[in-house]
Amino acid sequence: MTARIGVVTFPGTLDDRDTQRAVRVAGAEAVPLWHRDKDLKQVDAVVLPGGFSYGDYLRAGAISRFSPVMATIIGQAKAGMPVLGICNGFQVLCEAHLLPGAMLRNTELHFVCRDQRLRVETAATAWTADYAAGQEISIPLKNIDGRYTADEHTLDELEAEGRVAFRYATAGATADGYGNPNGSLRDIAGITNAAGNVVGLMPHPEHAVEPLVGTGRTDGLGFFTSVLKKLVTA
Ligand SMILES: NC(=O)CC[C@H](N)C(=O)O
Repeated sequence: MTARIGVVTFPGTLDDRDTQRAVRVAGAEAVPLWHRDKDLKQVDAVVLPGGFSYGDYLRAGAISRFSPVMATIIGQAKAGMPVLGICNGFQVLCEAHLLPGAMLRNTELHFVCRDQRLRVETAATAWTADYAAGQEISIPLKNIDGRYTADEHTLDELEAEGRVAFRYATAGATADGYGNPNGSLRDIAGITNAAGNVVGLMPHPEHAVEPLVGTGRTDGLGFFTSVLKKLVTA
């Protein structure tokens, strides 16, 4: 049976169409979910896409976190359903306390839009199983509130438990796409919860899944194929 992956649209979401497309390219059915839906339409996993949900008023993700759809998603995520938050979706996951930490304004105080190199630090999540730990990928990044922050204790815990899922690749910092684009602590680009089913990151895998689009790289497709394998073997 084809896996059903829910893609949430809040007022102000931008990347729901591209996310639905990425889900289909990977071979699953994309199920649109509206922010007012309490019922998740029997999806097997959920993606919270990027954008400016509810206009990013108060703080990015702060209002969306209280939407009817999130009440159900929070419960399901705690029960083990795979959930991926991309950019604004990552901000929502932090606001919802499904992931620790918070996003501050970028250190340069402006919107950054570029192809970004990052390292996949762990393959032990529902969304990264098709990558190798240490693998470097390049996918688009576009945000203004992307500076990942948490207290030292939380950061140490994330590191010790192998829950830093992605780090900005800084090794070739003079070359295009390398370097920490927003001042995130410890170069963190994304993290996972302890169970590995909830993952959030600032860069956008859904914009890099087809060779004919953008830079022609398909480095983001692995997120969507990873979760399908997980669902089939679950
Ligand atoms: N691309 C996005 O999802 C942007 C996220 C958020 N609104 C920011 O600018 O930080």
